[in-house]
Amino acid sequence: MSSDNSSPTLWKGDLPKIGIRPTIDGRLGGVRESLEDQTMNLAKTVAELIASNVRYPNGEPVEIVIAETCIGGVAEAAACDDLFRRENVGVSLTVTPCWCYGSETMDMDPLRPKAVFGFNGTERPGAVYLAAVLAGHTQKGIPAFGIYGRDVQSAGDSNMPADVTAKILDFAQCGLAAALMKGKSYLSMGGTSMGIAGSMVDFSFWEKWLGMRVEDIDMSEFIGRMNKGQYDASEYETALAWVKENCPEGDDYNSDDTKRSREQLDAEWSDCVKMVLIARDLMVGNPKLAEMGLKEQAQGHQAIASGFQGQRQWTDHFPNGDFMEAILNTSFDWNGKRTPYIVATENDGLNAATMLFGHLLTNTAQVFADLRTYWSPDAVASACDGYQLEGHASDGLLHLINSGPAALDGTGRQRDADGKPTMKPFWEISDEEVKECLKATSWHPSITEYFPGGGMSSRFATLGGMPATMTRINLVSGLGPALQIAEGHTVELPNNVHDTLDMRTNPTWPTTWFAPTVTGRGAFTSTYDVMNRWGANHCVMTAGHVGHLFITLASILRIPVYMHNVDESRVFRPSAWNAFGTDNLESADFRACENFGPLYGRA
Ligand SMILES: C[C@H](O)[C@@H](O)[C@@H](O)C(=O)CO
Ligand SMILES: [Mn+2]
Repeated sequence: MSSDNSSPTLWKGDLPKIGIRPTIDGRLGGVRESLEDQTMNLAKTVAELIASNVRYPNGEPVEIVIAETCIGGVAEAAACDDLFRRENVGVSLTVTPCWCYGSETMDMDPLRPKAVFGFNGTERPGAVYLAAVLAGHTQKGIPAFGIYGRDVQSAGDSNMPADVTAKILDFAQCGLAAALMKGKSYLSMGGTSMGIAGSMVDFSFWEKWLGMRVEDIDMSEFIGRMNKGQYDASEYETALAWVKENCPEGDDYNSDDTKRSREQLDAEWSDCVKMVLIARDLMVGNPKLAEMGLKEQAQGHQAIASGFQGQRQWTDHFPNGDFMEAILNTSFDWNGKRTPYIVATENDGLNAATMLFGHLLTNTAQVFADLRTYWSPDAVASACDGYQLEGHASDGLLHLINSGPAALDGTGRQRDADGKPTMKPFWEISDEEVKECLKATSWHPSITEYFPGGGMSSRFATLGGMPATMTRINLVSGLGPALQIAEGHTVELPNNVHDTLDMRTNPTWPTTWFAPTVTGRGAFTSTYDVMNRWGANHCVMTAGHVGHLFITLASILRIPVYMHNVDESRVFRPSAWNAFGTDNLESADFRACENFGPLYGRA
């Protein structure tokens, strides 16, 4: 497998780094000198911890920059700021074991996500500085996360307690996600699909909350490039051969009247493959196009996420985007294992943004789905000869299914360290697991009545027992974006039960049976309540119980979170959020986000 193809060009070159700021008591003549080594060593320990755990989407360890000196006052704070700007530092973590002068040492850049780690000792009061500087951050409207250990450590103890380690790594991952999206694009391919609100792309959301830009193109660009052969013809041959070998075609579920000819289906396969190349080139560019004299097209649109309208102006006449979306979202293709591209179907930019969050927080592929049906235990029993849902599914199931953009990783054929189904970063996926994901997926002629232009749609059933998190960003008039999160598990049904339920929908599409974790309270009173309160027709499924990471990232961007089932002990937000109420955190979050406003300026 060629490593050169392993990640989009956007994830090469100068990626944002994480900066460490060791702050120190500035009093020379004894105090500062006695703390220099300990403070700089603490910075090095934290840097090592982050570098060995946090990776860029291309699999490389995140780069860390430590300030050249400890920061005892404003001159050294300014020198550190200069260094951070030169080095493209996008996330800042201040560390100290001692008292320092609060506002004189603090990081004043309002856009860099920031945290302060105050070592919990008592010989020197790191936690007192932490409290002082966090008060400054709150008072000045530059929110920062506060980190200090539960248990007091002795002055020379260089061990990092587990609670501190977890908070530092969660903050680093979430801060990096925000820094990585800043300045990149969402590529809107087409317009609004079938009146779906999520695909009425809202520029202000992308610009003000995510720091991104929207690039807009018409789908006629696809047909133009196909007709003129504006794609890498040799890659196209390789891709088509790989598809013939690895993407088995399954039953045609169309009626005899609506079945398309073999010749027609073969032509659709060719177009489907060309669409993958073209969409990818549109997103991130391709130096091969420059060699063909297409220098402008070679540049791409700097897109780390995109959406394809498809229905209906495209799909009425041309093959649908299912194959294109599925393969681009997957962690591998004919070029081998690689970073997934994030592509939403129906140009649902809000789901694309949610997928982008999931991807940048975990480095894994994402499943995009319609939230199609709530199946109550009684409804399943009556549809399936009395079959009783059990285990995680005992309160009922949500049927996640949609054309297109569920990554093949969503088959659940990758395994975590305990052997449970999961979706992994591409560099952890084995060749065997790639084969298993492909084997578990069949491709079917799309339903002609829905897609007169044809196309090939993927079908699989996700293996059960995968801890997973379902999410969605919605736009609310007068409020802005708001995020919802439901952690739960995938469920595997006996074959006959699955078939009965699946055949009642659209059997040419991939299915995940998802059981949210119910808590008996609020929106999580029951599985029915989760479905009933979901804000849109679409959702994203990310592997793992990672709702806490979504919450932390959302707070960095000032996106409030409603209806989540993440335990309070895992909720980590900037210290300033406490000032908006500590009894009802969900409601306090709304006030804090409203007060500070979107990270990149008022809408
Ligand atoms: C084929 C249909 O138009 C589906 O694409 C439609 O139900 C949706 O996916 C709506 O989100
Ligand atoms: Mn849909």
